[in-house]
Amino acid sequence: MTAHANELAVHVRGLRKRYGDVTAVDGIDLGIRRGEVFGLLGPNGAGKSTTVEILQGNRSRDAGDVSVLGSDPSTGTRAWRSRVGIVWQDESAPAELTVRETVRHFARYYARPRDPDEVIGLVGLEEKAGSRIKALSGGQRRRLDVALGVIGDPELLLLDEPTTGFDPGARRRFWDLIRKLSAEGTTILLTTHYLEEAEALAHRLAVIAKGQVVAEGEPATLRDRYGTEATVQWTEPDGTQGREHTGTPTRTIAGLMRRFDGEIPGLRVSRPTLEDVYLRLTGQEAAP
Ligand SMILES: Nc1ncnc2c1ncn2[C@@H]1O[C@H](COP(=O)(O)OP(=O)(O)OP(=O)(O)O)[C@@H](O)[C@H]1O
Repeated sequence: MTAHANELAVHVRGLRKRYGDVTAVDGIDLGIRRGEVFGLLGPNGAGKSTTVEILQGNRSRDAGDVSVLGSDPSTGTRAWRSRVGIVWQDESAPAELTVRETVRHFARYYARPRDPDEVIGLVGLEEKAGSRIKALSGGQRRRLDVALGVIGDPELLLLDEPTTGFDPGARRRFWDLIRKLSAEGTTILLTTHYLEEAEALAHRLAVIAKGQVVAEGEPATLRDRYGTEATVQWTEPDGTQGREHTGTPTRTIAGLMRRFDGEIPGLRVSRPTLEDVYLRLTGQEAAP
């Protein structure tokens, strides 16, 4: 690793991980800048969780260089761990404790924790502060998990599919939380299946498929770079649908105007959305 690597909150080069015959991560490079929200976007089984677990120091790797806040996670010290906020997906908190008791309990693990009641408010669980964990809904449970991830006031927050199981309102509130934490200077890596979530939150994102990064950049740049082709559609005189994917739609339309001698029936010109680009990049392209 070069000195430059330490300027990045996360720096990954050539990361590989196999589980028996399955190659989960197949040579991933990532650079996450301090202070940014970085989205790792990909379909089921793309290798997102494996990557995040390696960054957390919870999974070994087969090859590659990994630096998280300047340390190799596989040899991360307790002091390093306290700077990295991890949101666990398992049900590790004791079910009989209340939300407030749990957050206070986890705060004791850190030298300089955030105020537990402030964190409960931050994740929107004020009304449930006195409720036992076993009485929480799935979405409320996930918000508690996020509270436990941020109670230590981490420099870097690693979130693996944080909003899975949230209703739309809870998802919006969670987005506000991420923006708030980001505005306070926390670097955030989040994995998601939801393109709209990555687009709404991430300053930059990497799309991964089959263990490889297939695109990386700002959401708008990705759309422009990979979504240059337009689709021109029209109705033929016999009523059938004409369609052409083209990088030069104006020329296509000019040709149609000549053919129809004026007005083109049923003319539609559409540019790919970021979703179209994402589906194409991850090999899940919808049928036209
Ligand atoms: N502990 C494990 N043992 C064996 N294979 C595993 C294990 N964990 C993951 N895999 C396999 O590795 C590949 C990548 O899985 P991973 O969980 O990292 O993907 P993901 O992008 O997080 O998927 P999802 O969105 O479904 O959570 C998959 O093919 C998965 O079946």
